[in-house]
Amino acid sequence: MISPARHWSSSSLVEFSGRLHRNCISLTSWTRERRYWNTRSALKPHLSFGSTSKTRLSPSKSKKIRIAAKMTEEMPDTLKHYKVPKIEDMPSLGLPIENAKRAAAYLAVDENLDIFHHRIIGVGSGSTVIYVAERLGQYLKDEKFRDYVSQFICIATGFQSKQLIMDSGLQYGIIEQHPVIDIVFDGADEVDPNLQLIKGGGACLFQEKLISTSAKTFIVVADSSKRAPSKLGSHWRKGVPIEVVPPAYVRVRNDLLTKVNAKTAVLREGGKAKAGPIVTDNSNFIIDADFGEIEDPKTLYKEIKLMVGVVEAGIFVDNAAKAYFGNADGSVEILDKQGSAARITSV
Ligand SMILES: O=C(CO)[C@H](O)[C@H](O)COP(=O)(O)O
Repeated sequence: MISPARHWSSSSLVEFSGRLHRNCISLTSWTRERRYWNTRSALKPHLSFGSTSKTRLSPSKSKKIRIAAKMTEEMPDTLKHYKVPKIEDMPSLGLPIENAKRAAAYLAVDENLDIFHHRIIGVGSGSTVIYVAERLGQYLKDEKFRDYVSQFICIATGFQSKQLIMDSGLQYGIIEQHPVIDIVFDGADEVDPNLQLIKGGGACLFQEKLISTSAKTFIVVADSSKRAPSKLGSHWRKGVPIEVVPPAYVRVRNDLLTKVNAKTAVLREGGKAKAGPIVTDNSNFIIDADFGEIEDPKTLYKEIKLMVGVVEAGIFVDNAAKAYFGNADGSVEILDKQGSAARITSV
């Protein structure tokens, strides 16, 4: 983080600008871009880019002009004329499912992110959210939005989304410092017509719940296979993910089978990737409990939550505002609390 205005002397600004210049030369163009706009936005309160009007500091006017000119010169070529690409102009990704995920994610960001007013953004986990981070990264590179997007603080739902945030050049922050989030974008394993969700296929459900319920608006992005025609549990057959404290897993598994009639309750194993159970970002285990079609998600959720050893259950009730479902042909269907409406975009 750059120090606030009063801590910057004119000489440190010049020195910092020089350091930026030296660093930029030795970096790859991608990193150079990221470093460039991060620094530029940090310096913005102190300098006026492209003009020499008001600054908060008092170096001599000619020095201000030199610094501003130097910063402008240093903008990497790849950034100078960059514009956020239109969804319909994007080349196909080759795989229909990826086109579907990208179409949903891009449209969800374009329609719901208020670039000029949102500041704290939640980025969820999974393969669809990759395109959310990609889209945010595109806004960041566009001169028209850069100064706003570079001020976003992005909150992650786990290790993967933290990497996505950083790889897209966005600022990473923690929920402890930003307990109220303006908007969250996250995937889902299943979405019913009432916008109730099953989540946690990627084992990130505790932080996903924490972040989505801390958001003023929670937007789901998914491919259309995630849409349940009626009840939760009809499409997603792997069961409801439940995060448990490790020593309690046998007790919780038994309780799921005997108290809430789970058909199966299986400790999630790492398979070839890890001998033994998967360990979550919070050092817990996951039990996948199959209930078949779930009649009353709210009641089931409450019952599971009351079990000793349960940290969180992957049933998300009355939390999402809208869900964007991408289709392989690039069309996107939007489900909101008023019902669903189809929108057509071509990819
Ligand atoms: O809940 C999740 C991770 O815990 C994911 O959001 C969910 O599994 C959807 O992932 P994908 O976008 O890959 O289908």
